[in-house]
Amino acid sequence: MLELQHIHKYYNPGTINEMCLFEDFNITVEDGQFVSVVGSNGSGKTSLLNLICGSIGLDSGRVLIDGKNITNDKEYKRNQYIGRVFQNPAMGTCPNMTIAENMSLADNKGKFYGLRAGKKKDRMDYYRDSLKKLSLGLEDKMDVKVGVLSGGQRQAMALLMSTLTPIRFLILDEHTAALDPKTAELIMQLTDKIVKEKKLTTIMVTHNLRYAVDYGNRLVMMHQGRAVMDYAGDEKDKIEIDRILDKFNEISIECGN
Ligand SMILES: Nc1ncnc2c1ncn2[C@@H]1O[C@H](COP(=O)(O)OP(=O)(O)OP(=O)(O)O)[C@@H](O)[C@H]1O
Repeated sequence: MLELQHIHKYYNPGTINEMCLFEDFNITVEDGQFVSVVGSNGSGKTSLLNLICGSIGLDSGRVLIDGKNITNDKEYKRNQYIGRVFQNPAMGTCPNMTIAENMSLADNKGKFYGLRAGKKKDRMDYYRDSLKKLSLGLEDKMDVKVGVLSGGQRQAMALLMSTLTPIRFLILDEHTAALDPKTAELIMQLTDKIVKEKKLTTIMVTHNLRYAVDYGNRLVMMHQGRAVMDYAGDEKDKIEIDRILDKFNEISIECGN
């Protein structure tokens, strides 16, 4: 279980640009939940993910996992059990390295790195099998540099790489936003498959309201650092996209969008 308790987060404190984003923000994410987070621009969605991953600090409050306080744990330490996929496919993969080398890099996350060859022969079959599950033919391109792959292929790899080691939490930061609609759908289906197979607790920020409705078992709408809508389980299943759209229009008007 992941808990954010009484979070206060200021940007540029003590300056003319001081801005309080979160003021006593609380959220609890149960094991196995797939939370879709939508919301207006600047509502704090990415900041929320950054706080969970330890990419930014907080001013007060606590981040807990299974009751253990991880507030002061550094990002690299949290990366042991958190995988993250970004909007830009280039963020999750290394373009000048081959597919096999990228997989090896992901496989060695958190382990000691020496100057020996990056690829482990005994893991190659495992990488090939894992890539095969993407159904993109990447298993036959193990020696191809990742930089020549399409955005969708790279994002599929980023997804696979972020979940290669036994993580518990998957953080998706608008991970389909840079893709064409067909490829985005494919990546969403892959995401759903991986999340279910590996039983990952998932938090997905998306601007696509349909994905937020179709995928996951909880929907949170953010506005000005607050959750203004939060439906889980059966309640979420019953929700209609028109109701979300109405609420979304309401908060967008408030923001002047
Ligand atoms: N490093 C930073 N320094 C100063 N202000 C920041 C920083 N990061 C975010 N902000 C501000 O905090 C607010 C929330 O930003 P955040 O990126 O979390 O929102 P978001 O909901 O992800 O927005 P979007 O949908 O546009 O990506 C915005 O007003 C933004 O300008």
